Amino acid sequence: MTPAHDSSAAAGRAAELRALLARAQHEYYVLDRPSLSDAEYDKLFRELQAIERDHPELRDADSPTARVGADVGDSHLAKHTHLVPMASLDNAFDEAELQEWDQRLRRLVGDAVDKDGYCCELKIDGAAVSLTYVNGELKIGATRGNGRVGEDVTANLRTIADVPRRLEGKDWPETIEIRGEVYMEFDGFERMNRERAAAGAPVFANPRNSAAGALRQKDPRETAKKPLRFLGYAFAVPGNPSLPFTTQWELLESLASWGIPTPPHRRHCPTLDAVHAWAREIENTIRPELPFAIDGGVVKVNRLTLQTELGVVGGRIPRWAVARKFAPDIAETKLLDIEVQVGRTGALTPRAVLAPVEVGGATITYATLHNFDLVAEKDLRIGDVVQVKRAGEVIPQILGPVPERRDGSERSVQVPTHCPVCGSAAVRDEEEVASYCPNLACSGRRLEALAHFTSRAGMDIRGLSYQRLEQLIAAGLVNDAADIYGITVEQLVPTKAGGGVPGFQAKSASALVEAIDASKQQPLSRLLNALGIRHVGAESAKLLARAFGTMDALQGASAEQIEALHGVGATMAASVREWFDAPAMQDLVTRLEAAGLRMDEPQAAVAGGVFAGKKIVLTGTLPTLSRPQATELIENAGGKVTSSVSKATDLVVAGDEAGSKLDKAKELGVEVIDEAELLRRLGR
Ligand SMILES: NC(=O)c1ccc[n+]([C@@H]2O[C@H](COP(=O)([O-])OP(=O)(O)OC[C@H]3O[C@@H](n4cnc5c(N)ncnc54)[C@H](O)[C@@H]3O)[C@@H](O)[C@H]2O)c1
Ligand SMILES: [Zn+2]
Repeated sequence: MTPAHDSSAAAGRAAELRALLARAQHEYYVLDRPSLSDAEYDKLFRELQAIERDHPELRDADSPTARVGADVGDSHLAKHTHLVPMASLDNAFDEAELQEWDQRLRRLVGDAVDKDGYCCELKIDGAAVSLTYVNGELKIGATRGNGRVGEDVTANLRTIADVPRRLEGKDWPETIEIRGEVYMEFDGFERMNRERAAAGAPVFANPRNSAAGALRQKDPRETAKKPLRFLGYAFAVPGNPSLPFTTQWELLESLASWGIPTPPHRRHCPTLDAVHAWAREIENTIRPELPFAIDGGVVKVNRLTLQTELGVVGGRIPRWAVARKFAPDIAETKLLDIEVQVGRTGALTPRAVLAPVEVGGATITYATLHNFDLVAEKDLRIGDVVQVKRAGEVIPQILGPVPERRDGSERSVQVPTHCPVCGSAAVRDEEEVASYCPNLACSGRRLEALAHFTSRAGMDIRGLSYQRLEQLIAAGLVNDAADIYGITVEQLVPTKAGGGVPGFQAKSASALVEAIDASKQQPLSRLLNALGIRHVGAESAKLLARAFGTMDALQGASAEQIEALHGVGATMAASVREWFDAPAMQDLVTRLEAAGLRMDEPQAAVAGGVFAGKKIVLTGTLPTLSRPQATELIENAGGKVTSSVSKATDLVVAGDEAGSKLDKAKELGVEVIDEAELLRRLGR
């Protein structure tokens, strides 16, 4: 991996790397404005480590590889000397490196590790702090600094709700330094950056740097405005007195019992294989869903006496713990252009075109931007280096620009004045912070609108995927929703004469025609949602369908009558009216009715359903039902699905990884059932 160096070349490269790394550390730890990505930094760091390993004569106590963090000598904050130094962590970038770490420690302590195994925790990507509690009271909070001396940020830490002023319980040592991470959730970070951009202040590149910056403010009132969070994962007690527990796992449980929030998704793993499995699960399934950034997991020898025995190398790196780093799910790349797309309701939305970049195991060339206000709020300019985040299967998102990388050639982005497809003058919709194409018959909307029409939340026509719809449009078979109901098997199956649609066979064609036919029975609420009327989503479609009962009644209602419904505003009422008033849409409704679609809402089932009048909360992942499916089943049985648990809640349906809602339900004595019981009560 590292090029072989002869001694003088090695010395030259080492000096070069030290200068680069020292600058990067200063930018990262002191200025909170890195100009390298973490991956670039880690690569240079490892190169220097390799040179120093191969050339012992070049080792130097001042090398960036021998330091923890950065000195705080010229900080504007008061200094604080930690009672017990704060360490860094060694990295394992894959399973083989984790295995090597395990073998190293086994050479020292043998199989003693097997007795209590490993404690695996999320590695929260924030800023490390130490909280000193004396007699249970928070006395001092400090940053890690260079590991020995940090900055006193007590007043700032007191503004963070997660940091208790007083420890709960009583079995804590008299003086204790609790270690943890101050971090920012993605939501809070984006909100804060939007506000900064609006106020003309420079935006932060990522949640880690914003958290570190916010923590180190001179004025605690500034810190208080930032959405900072805290998680604790370790503590140190001066003098190493004996503790009432023996493992890292119990240590975390004690922290939690003292009121310190601790990292979720931790696991006690008896073997290294179990550790590998945990890391894979975190990287592939947990990380994409987490509300905050992690850069890996931390694997710790569970038994505390073994931790002490293994000790710390060079005052910097504990032998008993290692950071199992993941491939980054955030990457930097260039924003090449911003394209305008026409959505199904005519909304003109920006789409970022990126220089291809590999992130989270896939190559990314596009990212969503939601609306043009967001582009302005994030202060994105064409030509910017941007940070992109890819979470699982969702469309990649742009976290923000890296303003340090600007060279002045970047161009700001213009809000479109016309629809790029039909040329209509764009109309601004204040409520939706979007511009849109007002032409209801705009062909730019067609594909998206049809895909929405046939989707699961709409008419739910199996087999009419996006690609299929594109083909049907191209074959001239479908121009609008009503055309779908005229499709025949003969039109679909390719003929020698060149007719039909590629890929269809007699069997798949009749399956599709059957699915189309079956969808005619969907209730009015589904149809209304499927039609994609601006401002009418699945919920409002249900409201309208239940209130008016039939398409005719709704079509004949005045804006005032529609607005009189509870839960419908003037904007939605006007939009519904406008839609039904457009001759093209009247024609569409007539043709859909002629095609035999059911145009009313079944009412009876709802009032007499098994859950009539019940408030029900869903939490966790259910084994077979998706959230929308479970919600629909409950609503069809007369129940109402609400988002938070309170005394008014009648029932909680809990699945895997159910979190605080389940705790709350238990606390309030609300009945909790699982999916199987839900289905049983529904008679399914
Ligand atoms: N981009 C740059 O220019 C630049 C510069 C310097 C450092 N860095 C980044 O910082 C890293 C090195 O920093 P470091 O020395 O702080 O090491 P580290 O971040 O790799 O690991 C040590 C830190 O992990 C944190 N941590 C989070 N969760 C933890 C848990 N559950 N248990 C224990 N510790 C936990 C602690 O704060 C601890 O100090 C580099 O690998 C790089 O990613 C980047
Ligand atoms: Zn248009």
